[in-house]
Amino acid sequence: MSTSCNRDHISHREAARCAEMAMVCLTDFEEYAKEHLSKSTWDYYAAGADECCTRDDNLLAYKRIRLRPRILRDVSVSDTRTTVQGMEISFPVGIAPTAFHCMAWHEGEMATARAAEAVNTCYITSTYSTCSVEEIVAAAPNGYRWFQLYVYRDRKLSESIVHRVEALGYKALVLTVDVPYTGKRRDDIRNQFKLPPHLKVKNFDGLIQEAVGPEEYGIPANTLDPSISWKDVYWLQSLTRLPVIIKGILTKEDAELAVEHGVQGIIVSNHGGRQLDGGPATIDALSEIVDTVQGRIEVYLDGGIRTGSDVLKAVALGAKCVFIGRPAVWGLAYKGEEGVREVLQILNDEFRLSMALSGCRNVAEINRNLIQLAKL
Ligand SMILES: Cc1cc2nc3c(=O)[nH]c(=O)nc-3n(C[C@H](O)[C@H](O)[C@H](O)COP(=O)(O)O)c2cc1C
Ligand SMILES: CCCCCCC(=O)C(=O)O
Repeated sequence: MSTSCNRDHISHREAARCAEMAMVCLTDFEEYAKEHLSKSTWDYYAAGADECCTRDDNLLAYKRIRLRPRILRDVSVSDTRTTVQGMEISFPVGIAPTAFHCMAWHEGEMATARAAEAVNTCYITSTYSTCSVEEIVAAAPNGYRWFQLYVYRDRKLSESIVHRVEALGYKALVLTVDVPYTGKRRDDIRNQFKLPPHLKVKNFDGLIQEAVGPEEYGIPANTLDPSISWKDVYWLQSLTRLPVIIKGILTKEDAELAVEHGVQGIIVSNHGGRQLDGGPATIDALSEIVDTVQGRIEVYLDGGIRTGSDVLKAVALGAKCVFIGRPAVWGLAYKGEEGVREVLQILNDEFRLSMALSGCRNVAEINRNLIQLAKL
């Protein structure tokens, strides 16, 4: 039996077992991925920073929130559709940018993009994808996509990728602002985690000099620019007509600055708890940001979404849409495109059911009244 994720090496018996397994909830995919990926790959995807308090709290915080369901509202017909940046998607869940999908499935980000296209939702491609943006667009030509940007010290590289994705039809740029340096992920250090040598950060293949100096994760270290600041939001806006969305905001002060800098959206995110340990769970940070923004731009959230009722709670607290990171990777590890589709389908089914059980027929009916205020 294969212990790696590469389906080219999977045995017939294992393939049959895989086909028989009924996946019921997202943690079933997590268990499958943990069992089948190599230890260092699993550890990389699962990692949180330091003691993983923030990573774990992202999930636990949902369990502390209670709903106030309404009854007798004729929920015989329900509609989960919503819009993000003016584009309709099938339900308020998209795929967050995560790096290195080819470690989980040989077709990597191409499979992820096809799944998002099939389900009609938004897929945010990572700067660190292991398929190029050209390959991703060719694989899922009708998909709705945003591109996540890490700013390189070599600004020409960042400029060129911005122009490439704009020409390819990406619809927004997501500027990640919480990685001036990589968080301390203990297992990655213990495992000396490296991107396997047959894989590349494909968007920059041949453009970044092969590492002659220090490496991080098997790619040249110190390529990202830790000096980025608010003025770089203007720099980015000057390069593109695309909407700019900032990913990694956790406070009302920074939310206000984001609005003042003319961005079109905020993703409340702590990078899945992989950067600063000790920061808040994203669902706990959401309300102060929504209250500050007052509808001037869209507010999204990622981190710890594992069930349809998590989605319902986040939307009730003001998120226009949420994004899943690790669960999409588990789906990939399970069955590539089909696995990611199943993950999204299960979340959609659970969300629809939670909506109905709390008396909501459509997304517009979900609001803060659904949330029980914490007892003092
Ligand atoms: C394995 C992994 C790789 C990630 N890579 C990126 C990345 O390349 N760019 C980025 O902005 N965020 C990245 N993130 C953070 C995710 O976009 C997202 O914030 C986080 O995964 C959400 O939490 P969840 O995994 O609990 O859903 C990564 C997260 C994980 C788990
Ligand atoms: C050398 C920096 C690698 C960062 C890889 C992608 C990422 O954001 C992550 O959380 O992992």
